[in-house]
Amino acid sequence: CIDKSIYYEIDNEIEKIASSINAEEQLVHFYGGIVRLAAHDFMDYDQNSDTSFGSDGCIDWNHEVNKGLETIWCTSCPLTKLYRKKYSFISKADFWIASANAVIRQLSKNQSFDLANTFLWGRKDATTCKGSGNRIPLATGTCQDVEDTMLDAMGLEWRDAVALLGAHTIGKGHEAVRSPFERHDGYWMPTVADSLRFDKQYYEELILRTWRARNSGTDLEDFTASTEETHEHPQIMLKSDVCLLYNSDSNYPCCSKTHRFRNGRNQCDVEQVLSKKKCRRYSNRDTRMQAVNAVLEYLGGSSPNDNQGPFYRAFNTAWYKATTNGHDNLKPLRRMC
Ligand code: HEM
Repeated sequence: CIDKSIYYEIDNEIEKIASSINAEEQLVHFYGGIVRLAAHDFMDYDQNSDTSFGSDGCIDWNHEVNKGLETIWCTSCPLTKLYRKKYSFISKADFWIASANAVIRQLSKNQSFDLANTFLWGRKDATTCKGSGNRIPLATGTCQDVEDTMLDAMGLEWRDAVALLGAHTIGKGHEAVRSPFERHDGYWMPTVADSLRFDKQYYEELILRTWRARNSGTDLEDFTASTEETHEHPQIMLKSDVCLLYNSDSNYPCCSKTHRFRNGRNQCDVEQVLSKKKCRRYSNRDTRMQAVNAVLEYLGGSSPNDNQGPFYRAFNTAWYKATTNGHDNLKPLRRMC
């Protein structure tokens, strides 16, 4: 049984661990990694398969899509230790979602975005989930992969997919260190502080910056922007982020805004000349205009504004669908267990 006091106690414990982390980059990864862990648990749901998976505390740890999560959930990881010490009476699946909810609340505007009202518990953990990693889009995935996973398999709408990917407003990608898999180095946000705020900035970055293809032709294809701000890492968007606004799958490598200059040089022409390859727009008849319209909606009005409402409401709906997929008989938080 999970009641409100247990739910908020978990929130409190996560805050305590976070406050013991001094290095900002590590804090970004601690917070971001928890949300990514819960997401990778639910992104393997396939409504069209006999083995449907979904949030079940099971992740394919050897699959490259999950690389990095072993530093969030491991024998010596603070989150795992917390679970083993105090919360192993609930399922890992429930615990990962409650922990992700805690992160989202703590990093939200005025710490006010509370997902407790839509939190349900009672998921059972699976001991194996063979093949689950193959259901999650790769780091170089396209909009077709987002569509296959989030719309066709998970049964979500484009507006849900766009809301969920807005979680890239926190956290970062990591360079490969002693890993057999190459990784995408960089932050989605221009500053480390921005990467510790769960807000609609992801959509603002998507629309305002000049995104140019990077690493094209390699296993690390993505986009980057020239950002003159604080962190030492590049600012990034994945192909599956940029394609929510531009039809970038259709003419990758491309650049989102081809008439912008910095220090006399076209911002598209840094690693390769892309100033003549503008990323295409979707036609009005394209179903992916639903994604574009969602991006515009979550901006919350004309810029600049601090209206987080449209994003938070859409995220709440999408998160609820994603975390409950494949389950019936889940229960809301009790007042007292
Ligand atoms: C098309 C689907 C997705 C793709 C291709 C994708 C890809 C990635 C990649 C490559 C990273 C960097 C990992 C690393 O190097 O450590 C990452 C990080 C992250 N992802 Fe996603 N992701 C997807 C969906 C989601 C969803 C649905 C959520 C949550 C709702 C999410 C939340 C995060 C967070 C918070 C991080 C930062 C992790 C950290 O700081 O360690 N992602 N994602």
